Formats: sequence, C-alpha cells, structure tokens
Amino acid sequence: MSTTVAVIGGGYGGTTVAKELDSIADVVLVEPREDFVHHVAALRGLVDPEWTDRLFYPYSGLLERGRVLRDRAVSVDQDGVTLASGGRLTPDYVVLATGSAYPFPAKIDFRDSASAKAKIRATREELAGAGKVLLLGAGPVGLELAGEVKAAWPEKAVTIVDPAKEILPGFPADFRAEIRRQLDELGVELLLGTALTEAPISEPGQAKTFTSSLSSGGEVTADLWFQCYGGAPHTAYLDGSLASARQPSGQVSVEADLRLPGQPRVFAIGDITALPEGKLAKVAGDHAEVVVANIRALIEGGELRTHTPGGPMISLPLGPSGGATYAEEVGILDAATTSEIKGSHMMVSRYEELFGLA
Ligand SMILES: Cc1cc2nc3c(=O)[nH]c(=O)nc-3n(C[C@H](O)[C@H](O)[C@H](O)COP(=O)(O)OP(=O)(O)OC[C@H]3O[C@@H](n4cnc5c(N)ncnc54)[C@H](O)[C@@H]3O)c2cc1C
Repeated sequence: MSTTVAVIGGGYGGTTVAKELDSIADVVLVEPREDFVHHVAALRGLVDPEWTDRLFYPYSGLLERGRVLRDRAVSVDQDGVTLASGGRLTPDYVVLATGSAYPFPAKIDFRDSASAKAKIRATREELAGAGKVLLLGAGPVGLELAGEVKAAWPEKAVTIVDPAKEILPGFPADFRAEIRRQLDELGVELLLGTALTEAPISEPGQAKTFTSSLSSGGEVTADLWFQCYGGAPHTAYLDGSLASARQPSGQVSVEADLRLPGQPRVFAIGDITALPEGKLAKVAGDHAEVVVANIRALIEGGELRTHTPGGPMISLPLGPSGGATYAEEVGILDAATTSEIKGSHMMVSRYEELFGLA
C-alpha cells in the first residue's frame, strides 16, 4: 500500500512538496483557494492591468496522481487533520505549509479568484485617481510598492512613514544606501523615526483625502493609503500534542530535519517556521526540498537531511527596471541585474512550469 501524505497549504512551499512527492506517495494537497496566487508579483498585479490575471494559476495542472482538496484545515493534531467541511484525514505524514497573512495588496485574502481580481481592479481605479499616496511601513513591501506606484504613475506623490530609524535592518549599509538613492531619484518621500498620531479616516486602498499629524511634528496629507506591515503566520489550527510547538509569535518550532519537536510524522515549512532566516518563497522552496528528501528517506530508507538557516538575502525591485539585490554569496547587485533576475518578469516562468502551463 502506498504511503499517504497530506500537505496543508498550497503556497510556494506546499505546492513544491506536493508536486515532488506525487510520483512516490498518495498526496492530498489541502488548500481553500481556487487558484495558486503568485504573491511575489502581487504589487505589480495591482498597478499594471496586464499583470492582474498573471497572478493566478489553476491547481488542476499541478499533480498527476494526487488530488487538490479545496478545503481548509481547522485542526491538526498528532493523529490527523480535521477539515472545515467536516472531513478527517489520517495520512502517514503531514506537511504544514500554511504560510502567513499580510494586509492587501501584498496578499490577497479572497478564496475565489473572480473576487480577488475584482478587488485588485477596483483598488487600481481608486489608486489611479489618487494624487498623493501614503504607505505605512518601510519594509520590503512598502518600498517595493512605492517603486511600483512611481513606475506606473511617475507624477504621483508617494510618502512612506515608518517609526524605525532606518530601512531594512539586517542588510548591509551599502545596500540600504543604494535603495535610498533610487527612492530619492524616483522622488519618493521617506519619513523615518515617526508615525501617524491617529489612524487615517479612510479604509486602506480607498480614495479619500485625509490629513494626519506625525509624532515627530508636522503632518501628512494623502488621498489614499496602504498598510505595509503586519504579517502573521497561519497556525491557529495546531491542536493536541502539536499545540506546544506553537510559539507566542504564532510561528512553529521545528527540528533541523523540519519535523515538529517529538513528532515523527509532522513537518512544517515556509513562513510558519520559527527559524532565524528571511520569510521568503525561496526559503519555503529550500525547506520543501529538505522535506521531500526526508519523506522519501522515511519511505525508502536512508539518512534524513537537515536545513541550516541562511544569511540575509533580498531581491527588491523598484518597478520593472529599478531596485537592488543582496545575498552574502554575490554581494549587492544593481538595478539592471535586479530587473533581469526578477523585476522585468517577476519569475512567472517558474510557476507556468510548475502548474503545467509552459
Ligand atoms: C509583495 C510580496 C513580495 C514578495 N516577494 C518575494 C520575493 O521576491 N522572493 C521571495 O523569495 N519571497 C517573496 N515574498 C515572500 C513569499 O511570498 C513568502 O515567503 C511565501 O509566500 C511563503 O511561502 P509558504 O509556502 O510558506 O506560504 P504561502 O505562500 O503564504 O502559502 C500558504 C498557503 O496556505 C493556505 N492556507 C492557509 N491556512 C490554511 C489552512 N488552515 N488550511 C489549508 N490551507 C491553508 C493559504 O491559502 C496559502 O495558499 C514576497 C511576499 C510578498 C507579500
């Protein structure tokens, strides 16, 4: 009888595990969304109408033998998975790959793709009519969104506000300086070490002019704002003896072989893991490779592999032709290289291949 594997969450990590185990195990991928959403390109999808449809990939092309169950795990314990539909799975192995939530437009919280696309299009219309755009948060999402807005509408005023004193802590000063130089060149106003003293009167993404005071003195007026901070891992479903692996942050503790402590049959990968490394699709893919190798070893025999968290890395486009990239092995890469490796194509060909569209 074939080994059964339930993969919970069909994002960057989960789809890789499901696809790669499809030929050696009976795989069930549990995912509430109608389509895979290529969130790495979500901000391009907001500003550029040609990109909106390119964010969505049907799960139907992913697996040959296994199935994709359009459902949601409401409880996962040491013995199996309880689904929102009421069903129960009791596989040999469970891979938790439920990722994280992030405010729109960086992540899109609709499970049906028509509603998701309608929300993106409606927000783009609001954005198109706004002269002054305020982004709260100068992390990778706020900075990338500033670059996308400026690339699509150079005439708009874009201001980023963040209480931190510096952008992108943990990255080399030269990298931060290069990003700041390009933001200056684009005319993006960066207000660091300050915060709004009261919340904007409008909803995020809604065109409605407001003025708010800044904690450092002065005020800021904008026609529309977005929240560019506040990611949170999806792990509330952990139950039974798995619940103790859940940290106060919501992240899940894992051993070096990516199993939950004391759990021989339950793995976790990607954004939910409590590992000291960047929360990246690239990292979720690295975790997926280790888990695929380990489930294979558990089925066929052999040594288990371990994952060692890597150093800081980022590829930060500022529009299709701007931005910079940093990784320890390569150092700082310029705008042209960043455009070549990410900004011009947002890595869609990888997903066209994964979902059988290439
Ligand atoms: C704007 C933006 C740009 C980014 N750019 C890059 C980049 O250039 N390079 C890079 O490497 N990373 C990038 N990232 C980070 C990257 O998107 C995440 O690190 C990555 O999505 C994590 O993958 P994951 O598999 O852990 O989870 P996710 O991709 O978040 O997938 C989790 C899946 O689980 C599903 N799920 C959630 N709860 C349940 C449940 N209870 N039951 C079943 N399914 C569930 C969700 O619907 C989702 O489909 C970017 C992120 C954003 C927001």
